[in-house]
Amino acid sequence: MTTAPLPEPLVARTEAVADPGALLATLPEHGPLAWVREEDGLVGWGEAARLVVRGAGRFLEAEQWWQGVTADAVVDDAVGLPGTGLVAFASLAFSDEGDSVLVVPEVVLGRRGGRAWVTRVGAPGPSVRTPVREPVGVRWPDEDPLGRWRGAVQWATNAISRGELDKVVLAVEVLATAAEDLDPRWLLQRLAADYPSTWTYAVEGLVGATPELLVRRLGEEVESRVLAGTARRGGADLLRSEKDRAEHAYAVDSLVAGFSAHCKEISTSEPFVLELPNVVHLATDVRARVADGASLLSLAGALHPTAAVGGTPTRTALRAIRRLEPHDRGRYAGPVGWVDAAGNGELGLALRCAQLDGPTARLWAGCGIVVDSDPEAEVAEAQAKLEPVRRALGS
Ligand SMILES: C=C(O[C@@H]1C=C(C(=O)O)C=C[C@H]1O)C(=O)O
Repeated sequence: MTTAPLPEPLVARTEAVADPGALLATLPEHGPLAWVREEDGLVGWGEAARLVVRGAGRFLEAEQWWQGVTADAVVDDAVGLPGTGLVAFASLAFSDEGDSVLVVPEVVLGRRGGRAWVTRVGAPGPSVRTPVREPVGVRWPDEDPLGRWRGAVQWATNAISRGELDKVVLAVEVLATAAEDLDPRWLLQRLAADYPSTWTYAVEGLVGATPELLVRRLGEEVESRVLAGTARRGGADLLRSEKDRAEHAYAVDSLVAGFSAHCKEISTSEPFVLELPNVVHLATDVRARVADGASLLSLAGALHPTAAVGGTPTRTALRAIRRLEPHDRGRYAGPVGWVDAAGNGELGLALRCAQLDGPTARLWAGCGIVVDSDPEAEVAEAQAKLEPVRRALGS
């Protein structure tokens, strides 16, 4: 575990502000932090504290670190809403191998239901706003990475036919390289404009727009939006597709099982169709009440990885992913979002994203493979899921 030194307790002050306009437009180029949907949400910059952690205990260590930071902090919160006072942006690794990160920004700007606020930690200096830069000279791989991935899908359907597992979500990685460093704000603003119903996020260079909410906790109330089962268009067909209904049910079951350890009054909606500009998904909204005081990070630790991004049974699916995907996923398909001192917050699944590093962008798309999956159809689905970031990068 690595942490920036915390020689003294953090001192945070939240005050109400006039409507700041578009939150994403306030961000600096370097180290932007964001969780925004339809103008509401949080953005942040600067760094008052950070945690980097890896391994199977990452959720617990993140929770313990955050409890320590917030218990020691001196907070003057004149607004008192979820997301005011001390806040950390979080992005957790998909697997035990990748780095997970929590960042406490120096400045957080937030808006919820018509009220806006700013939180400052310490005495942050002014930060410079340079114009947002468009990507230049983005090059894509000559060899299509989806060709090789098609073989992995076939291998998975064979293993499922042999009864080794029920479902596995396989992801393909695509590396793009630009002629200059990429500006994360360009991607954020394009994604928010093109996919307004998603949560647009940025934490430590991982930038995306996800339609899937792993868990939101506001007081005792928890909510989740599970997605699994995808088509290019034609929501009615999706609702009638036995293959997609089965694929979806694995994901809902795994989420409900995770909630059961900490929650009561768990209720699930009927599956419905969520329409996005690039794809339609089968979706189920799940609501529950926390029964044991579990915080957002503890709930996420109990839920992750659901069968929307892992598979069923979980361990067998994770083994298949390790074997069939050439690289670790990093923070792709892990929980991403924000948490406050009361353990409230929102964590989505980091999908439809790219990990930016100077001039390079690593993109991913994953598809749930079940017994009757057709590799050609899965390749088309992966292409559709890559489209938001590809387009934002000018492809
Ligand atoms: C894994 C991804 O998406 C997930 C997989 C889905 C599916 O297989 O139908 C649908 C939504 C997400 O839960 C991704 O976008 O990379």
